[in-house]
Amino acid sequence: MKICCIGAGYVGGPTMAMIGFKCPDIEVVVVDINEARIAAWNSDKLPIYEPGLLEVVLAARGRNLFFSTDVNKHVGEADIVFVSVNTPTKTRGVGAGKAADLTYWEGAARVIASVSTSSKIIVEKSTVPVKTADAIEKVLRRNCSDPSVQFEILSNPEFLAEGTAIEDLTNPDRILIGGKDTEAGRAAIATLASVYEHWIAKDRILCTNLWSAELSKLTANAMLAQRISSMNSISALCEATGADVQQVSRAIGTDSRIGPKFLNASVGFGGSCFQKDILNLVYICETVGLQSVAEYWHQVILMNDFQKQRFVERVISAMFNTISKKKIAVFGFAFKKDTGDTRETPAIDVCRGLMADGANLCVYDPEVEDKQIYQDLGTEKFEWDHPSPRSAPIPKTAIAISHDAMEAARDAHAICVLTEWDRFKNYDYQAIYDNMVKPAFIFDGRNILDHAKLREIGFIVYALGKPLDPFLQKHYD
Ligand SMILES: NC(=O)c1ccc[n+]([C@@H]2O[C@H](COP(=O)([O-])OP(=O)(O)OC[C@H]3O[C@@H](n4cnc5c(N)ncnc54)[C@H](O)[C@@H]3O)[C@@H](O)[C@H]2O)c1
Ligand SMILES: O=c1ccn([C@@H]2O[C@H](COP(=O)(O)OP(=O)(O)O[C@H]3O[C@H](CO)[C@@H](O)[C@H](O)[C@H]3O)[C@@H](O)[C@H]2O)c(=O)[nH]1
Repeated sequence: MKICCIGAGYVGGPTMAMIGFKCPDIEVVVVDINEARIAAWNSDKLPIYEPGLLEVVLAARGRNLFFSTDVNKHVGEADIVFVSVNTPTKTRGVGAGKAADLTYWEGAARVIASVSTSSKIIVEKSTVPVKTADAIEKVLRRNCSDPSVQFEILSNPEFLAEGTAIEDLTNPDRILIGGKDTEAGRAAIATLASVYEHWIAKDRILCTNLWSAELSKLTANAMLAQRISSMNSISALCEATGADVQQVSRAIGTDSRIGPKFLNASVGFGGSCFQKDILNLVYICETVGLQSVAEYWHQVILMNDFQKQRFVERVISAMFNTISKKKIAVFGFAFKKDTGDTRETPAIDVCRGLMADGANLCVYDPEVEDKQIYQDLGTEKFEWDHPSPRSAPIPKTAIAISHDAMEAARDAHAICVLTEWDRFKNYDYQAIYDNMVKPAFIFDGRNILDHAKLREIGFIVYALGKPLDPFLQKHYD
């Protein structure tokens, strides 16, 4: 059997590496139009930072796992074609700011149709709107010149999270496969299931119809993000009342009906998926006339925006309502720990918010490349429904980046912790404090630091969703 995956990104790369690793009897080729990306997959410096990924790639690469830019050849030869291309939010035209942009998906489908001389199973790995399989089937059928070639489309959404991709792929909660309830559909589902059965128990492989599988992916992300927005909304209430959001999370998370995961209040959720997929869901609801349902899910995003803005306002008001020309060290720029990915990271909005008020930022992140930070802050941000000063590009000369946390904090008035990197917990905060301007502030947007110890050292500490320091209360109440 030969598998080809179109798209060597955060999903296509690790997912196919795992299939190649676990299924030595299957040839797996990951193709991409991005030559630099493919070259990196063929080197020892992979294009994405993901714990454990290099080991898996090295075990299978050159054996039965290959990375190539020869899209036509490998798609043409494959029995199963996974499509794992990007499906970002549309930035113009009908549905701009909400609908999924399926340009790359349709492009991939046209390539598949044009090079196929044998029947294939086409697997939707990308996250797509419900009913995409229908549209893709039409594109495939109308563009393939050989009428004997059959395409069976399956939906097989991916649930891995960045930073834990290898763990998630090795031991997933479930594999979801949606297909048609026809003889050919059932046979295609069985073929794809047989790939996963190389390492995953049969009872973890769920089979549904196509539309349930497509919708389950959007729903899962909406539910996960909704839990975070719910806790973030409660974090604001905690600060107003003296409750502690971590105590509340623990108290409610021990209820087995709620469960403990995804209840960490934060400066806001980020990542390439949550916002995009909820907007996609909102758009689908609107197009089928379910305005109330659309508004319900839209609120999850509005609450996330509120949380980022609330954090910026806390920093400004705590620092005597002016951060103009004050140096602020930003610890962490990635959207979560253990990844170098910055897509939709809350750090972008927080940094832009602080810079709009005149702060001099010095950003430190252990994995994010400098050019990525310049790009994220230096290009106009597409604000889908709330144009603000935050969307204006920031010149490169106004952005300082350090590769050393101690240096980033030297002579700073404040530190903002925006990513929960483990290493931030172990710094010598006494030494950091000694080099800062006083009063020295720490705004912990992830609640990872030892706040009592920091207060002992002399820091003014803002911990998200926790009782406010008396020093801070003076300035807020
Ligand atoms: N990032 C995640 O953690 C995650 C998890 C689950 C699902 N998803 C979904 O998976 C999909 C891919 O996400 P990603 O993060 O891997 O995206 P990505 O941008 O990292 O990778 C997509 C790749 O597809 C390539 N591509 C686009 N069109 C192509 C074409 N016609 N031929 C060949 N290559 C082409 C691009 O060059 C790019 O390298 C999205 O729909 C996303 O919503 C992402
Ligand atoms: O309690 C929590 C948990 C997460 N986050 C934040 O939420 C964002 C997303 O985190 P996470 O879900 O762990 O990472 P992603 O890689 O975005 O993974 C999500 O999005 C993927 C793409 O669709 C899905 O496959 C995964 O199942 C889904 O968890 C990050 O900014 C986290 O810091 C919180 O603020 N509080």
